[in-house]
Amino acid sequence: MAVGSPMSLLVVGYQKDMLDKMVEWKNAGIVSLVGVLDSSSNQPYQDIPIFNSADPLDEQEIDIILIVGNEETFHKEIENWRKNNKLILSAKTLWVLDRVAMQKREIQILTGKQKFYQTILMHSHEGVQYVDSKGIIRFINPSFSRITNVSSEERLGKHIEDVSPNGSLNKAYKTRTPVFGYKSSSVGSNVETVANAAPIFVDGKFIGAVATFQDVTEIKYLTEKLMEHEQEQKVINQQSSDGYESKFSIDHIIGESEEIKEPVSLAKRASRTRSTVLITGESGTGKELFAHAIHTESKNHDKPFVTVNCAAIPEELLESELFGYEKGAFTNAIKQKVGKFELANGGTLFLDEIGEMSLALQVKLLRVLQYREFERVGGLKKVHVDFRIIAATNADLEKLISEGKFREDLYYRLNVIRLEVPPLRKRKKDIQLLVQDLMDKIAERIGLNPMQLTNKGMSMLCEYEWPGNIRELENVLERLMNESSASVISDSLVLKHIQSLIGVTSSQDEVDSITYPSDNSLLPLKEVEKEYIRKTLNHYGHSLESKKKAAHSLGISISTLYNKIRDYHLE
Ligand SMILES: Nc1ncnc2c1ncn2[C@@H]1O[C@H](COP(=O)(O)OP(=O)(O)OP(=O)(O)O)[C@@H](O)[C@H]1O
Repeated sequence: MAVGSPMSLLVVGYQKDMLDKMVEWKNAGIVSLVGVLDSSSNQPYQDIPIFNSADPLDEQEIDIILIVGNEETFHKEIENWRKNNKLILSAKTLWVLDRVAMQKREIQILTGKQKFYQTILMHSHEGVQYVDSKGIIRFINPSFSRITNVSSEERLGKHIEDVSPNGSLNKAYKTRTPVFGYKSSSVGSNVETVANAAPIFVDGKFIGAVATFQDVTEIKYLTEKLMEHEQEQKVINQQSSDGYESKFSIDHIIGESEEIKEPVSLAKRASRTRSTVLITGESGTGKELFAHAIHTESKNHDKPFVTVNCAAIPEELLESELFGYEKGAFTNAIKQKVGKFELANGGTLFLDEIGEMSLALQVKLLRVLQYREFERVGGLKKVHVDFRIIAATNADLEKLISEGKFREDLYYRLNVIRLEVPPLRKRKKDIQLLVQDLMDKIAERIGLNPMQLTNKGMSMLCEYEWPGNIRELENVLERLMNESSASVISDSLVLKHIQSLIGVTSSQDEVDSITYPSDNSLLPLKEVEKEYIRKTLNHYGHSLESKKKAAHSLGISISTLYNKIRDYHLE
């Protein structure tokens, strides 16, 4: 009898109910029926052959003889079969066969289930690997080979310790505890996988361990792409919502003197390229105006123009302001912040007061300028950027280098196109044009009718040296326009303001609505300045907005005010 094939059965005697049962077993694959041996019957039962004598039967082909009829008729044959150790059953001992049939049925059911589950495992998209209680690999599915590039021949029969000592399966096998979300990369195929593994116990007995895993390379790639897109979108949203755009063009730069024509034509040439520009010049001469104009004239004018005032932002915040930070980078980083470098991508980054940047940050800036990439604070991923740098300073960078306060290598990186904005005293010729232009703008801004100066008033303004340059001129004009009751500003009012600027204070000076110390004339100039700034700050307040107003009122830039606050320890 071949293993797994049904036992062949010969029925001795014709008994219909018994034959019904045999047919049932036959159909269930439990027995195969050789036939019925019965001398009196020759009626075939369904398709079962009927034999009247045992002559045509081959004994070798019979496993079991079931006697349900008269034993005497075939006495001789039965004796012979008994001698040859054939299994002879009667109706009374048929339960043996019944039991066999039952077990066979159970085996069939289990085999069916096994096939069912095996088919699922074979078709699973996840890789599956199983080791027995001795750690020998007994099963891998096709997905395992697909993902890892390791064939079943290479794996089956090997000990897990020998082929994958650090994998999740060996961990679960050795520790007899489950392993979840175990990340690794397959050596054979270079793919990233995430696995879960578990020991298997049956009735409390350890019988092996199984691991299932997925190829997450694509998921990882798609997740990264998605995050990149989200980040880009975030940057775009911020760029457009925060109004990072240049506000002035070359036409806003007033002046016809040779001294101003030269930087203007250099600015026009610079706007045709993406080269770095270093703008130098005294405070209030128009460096920021030039930076805006260069961007506006460039072909990237519709891209962001992002200003960073290196003096106005506290040192400890400047890094995160420039580089941005990842969520959780430090205690207050409750969400990710996009830095100015990223915001300026594609456009211009204007670094005002670059001379105020700390040496530590200069090193980092230099690296960004060299490699055009950086990492956010608390982040590992490289962010690529492409922007043009325009830097401005009223400090003497060469002097700062000699004092060890500014890096020479950064200086050479920035000093590609050098644009020097001349102070007002070197282009007095432009003052008249500027005064007219500024008065028109101020009138519009503060809601007054256009105003004028007399020739004498104008020449008084032209003669003054304007240490605070155009911003100072602008502030004085605004005060004059506010104080004048006529549309033509009186010469005496102009004189009074000029006198107050050069220190010959008249008793009714408008700015002195803030009281000086009674003996201010005896104080050194710096002390007076410190006291004056302190009172102005007290008057306006200490918020950023208040400081802007205070700087405006003092006729200095916000960064100069910050410098003075720091130098005089006013905060
Ligand atoms: N040539 C010019 N024509 C018209 N307005 C000008 C000109 N130059 C400067 N201004 C005006 O003067 C004021 C100061 O200019 P700006 O802020 O650009 O100077 P700055 O050199 O950057 O100053 P700081 O060094 O203090 O930052 C601004 O209101 C600006 O519009």
